[in-house]
Amino acid sequence: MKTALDKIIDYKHSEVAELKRQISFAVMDEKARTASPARGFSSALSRVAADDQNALICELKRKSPSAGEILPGADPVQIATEYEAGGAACLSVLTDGPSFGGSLEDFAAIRAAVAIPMLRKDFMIDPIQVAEARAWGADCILVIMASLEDTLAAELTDCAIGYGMDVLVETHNEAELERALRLPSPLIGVNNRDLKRMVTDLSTTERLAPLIPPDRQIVAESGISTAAHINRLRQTGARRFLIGESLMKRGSERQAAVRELRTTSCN
Ligand SMILES: O=C(O)c1ccccc1NCC(=O)[C@H](O)[C@H](O)COP(=O)(O)O
Repeated sequence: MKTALDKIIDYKHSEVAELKRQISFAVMDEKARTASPARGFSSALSRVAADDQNALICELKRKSPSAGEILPGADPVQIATEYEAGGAACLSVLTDGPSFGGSLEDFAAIRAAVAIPMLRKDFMIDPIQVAEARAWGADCILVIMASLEDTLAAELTDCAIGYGMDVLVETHNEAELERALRLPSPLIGVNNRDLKRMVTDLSTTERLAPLIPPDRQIVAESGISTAAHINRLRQTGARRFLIGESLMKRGSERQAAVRELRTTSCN
């Protein structure tokens, strides 16, 4: 049976075909090369983590396949500024429309309102999406090992690095991790969401973290909502955390919630 990720990848092929009808790679490449410089996603995380603090990547998404509607009328700029004021090191902004309710227009509006680096969170299957991400100001892209062959994962990674962006390489299990470690990106995401069963389990990070060499940086992703979760994940050595749904749902306490997760267990 197809997972939610498989279904997303199916329609990404149509989206990319439509994008290529509208604009050539050469034109998109030129836009990418003349965009304002990337802000340094990985280095912003490392500045916080080097102090043994929690480097948070706070995520914006209106809905998701696992949660359904999260915050349908969300004002992305307001939420992003709350994340930044609470101490987020970086942002992750879903630009996928059909499954997550995001857009590149949201991305650009947020980038104009905050100073911290931003991940364009989308489902990359073609270099033109990487160029598009940079053209719209992205500082980092996501490469999901579960949905890419090795050659394409390497091509997308090289393309992003060539534009001065960072790459978060996402894994769910040992086999994907082994493949991810052949790529030149230091940022290795461990996603705690099982895309077949649509449940999160922090023991995924606990299992994979010891397999990640010290020259790579672990990003624990999904299913994080409390200080206890951060404390537990810190035991694995992780200092970088990607958090979405739980913060989107915090309403008027959002900024305080970011601050609490940012500082928990830190000296
Ligand atoms: O979240 C989903 O349902 C989902 C389904 C298919 C592909 C990706 C999906 N999620 C993307 C993510 O990895 C999360 O948005 C991210 O790690 C944040 O997770 P959370 O804090 O649990 O919202």
